[in-house]
Amino acid sequence: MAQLLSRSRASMLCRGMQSIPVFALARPSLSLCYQQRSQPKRWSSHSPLGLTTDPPRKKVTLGNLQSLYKKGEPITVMTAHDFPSAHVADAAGMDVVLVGDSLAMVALGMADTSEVTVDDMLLHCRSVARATRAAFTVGDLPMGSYEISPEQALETAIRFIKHGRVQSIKLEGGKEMAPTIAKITQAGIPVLAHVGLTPQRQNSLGGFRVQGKTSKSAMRVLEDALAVQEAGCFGMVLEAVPAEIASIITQKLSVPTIGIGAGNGCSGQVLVQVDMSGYFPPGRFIPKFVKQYGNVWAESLRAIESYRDEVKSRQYPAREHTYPIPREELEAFAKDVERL
Ligand SMILES: Nc1nc(=O)c2c([nH]1)NC[C@@H]1CN(c3ccc(C(=O)N[C@@H](CCC(=O)O)C(=O)O)cc3)CN21
Ligand SMILES: CC(C)C(=O)C(=O)O
Ligand SMILES: [Mg+2]
Repeated sequence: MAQLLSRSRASMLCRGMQSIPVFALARPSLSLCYQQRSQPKRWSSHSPLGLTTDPPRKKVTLGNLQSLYKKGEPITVMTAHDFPSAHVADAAGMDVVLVGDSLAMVALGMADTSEVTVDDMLLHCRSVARATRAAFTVGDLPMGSYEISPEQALETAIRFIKHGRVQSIKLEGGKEMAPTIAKITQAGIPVLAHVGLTPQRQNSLGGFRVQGKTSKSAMRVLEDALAVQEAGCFGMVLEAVPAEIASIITQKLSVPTIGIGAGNGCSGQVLVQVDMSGYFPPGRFIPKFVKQYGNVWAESLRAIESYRDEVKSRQYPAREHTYPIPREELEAFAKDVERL
């Protein structure tokens, strides 16, 4: 990887950065992006943050996800709520990027997910869609936008496709949502179902509670899973159920289960990006199922503190961060100022 990076950097210099194979790198790093900041022509015009335009990467399709499932290869899913978080998830090779309504809590600071609106979701979906070159995109229908009738749900789903620019939608619920899932899939919109712990129903579940902890409750989750499969969903999130139950349910199905807090026997996994990357202050509660793979908060804190210190001590901006003016122009200007 290091070798690949340095070879690529060398070729960047040789060719005056005309055709940098950014996405030829397994994991193009952010630092690489920042190094190219002085070459604005490298980036497509539609984004100030710089989404590279070449070489094009193949978009993941439903068919690709199905063949991963058939091969028994785990499907990787990551949430994203804006352009940079989608960009990095896509660059890291996620199969699916989900614009989860968890963004209510992690990006908008709401106490739970019930407050977020369709319009809020659509703004975030569009920003994610712009950055997601390869991963298959899913938009999470927020509470209140699909429960009233299959017609209401289809209308909302169409808005997600048309205005959110995502490729599919997700909605929470089991048996009772089967007619709704059928209605949406029949309109040509792929549906990812979501059973087990359904956070939008936390008030009737008594909070964010593990589901399927008794034989009776586990049977309800299985029945929900079979019903949403029958209704035509292309897969389902299986949230917060005991690992053994999730394994058995997965084996009973012919569509993939995407587990979160459901153990290693699922067909894929999903985590909330800010949780797994550690982009939250120390001491914040995280669910038991989260593995923290990074410490983005600490890195961001360190960077901002360094900036603060360097501004206060006038170390920043240094010479290299300023624009030059020809000496004679400067002298002429100084004279003009004196005359003033
Ligand atoms: N940042 C974030 N990460 C998530 O995974 C997430 C959200 N937000 N918001 C929407 C839902 C809510 N989620 C949650 C939140 C809390 C627990 C939780 O407290 N679980 C307890 C188990 C309680 C029990 O034993 O029943 C735990 O200890 O992990 C679980 C899922 C998952 N989703
Ligand atoms: C955690 C995933 C499955 C989700 O629904 C969300 O992020 O909203
Ligand atoms: Mg959600």
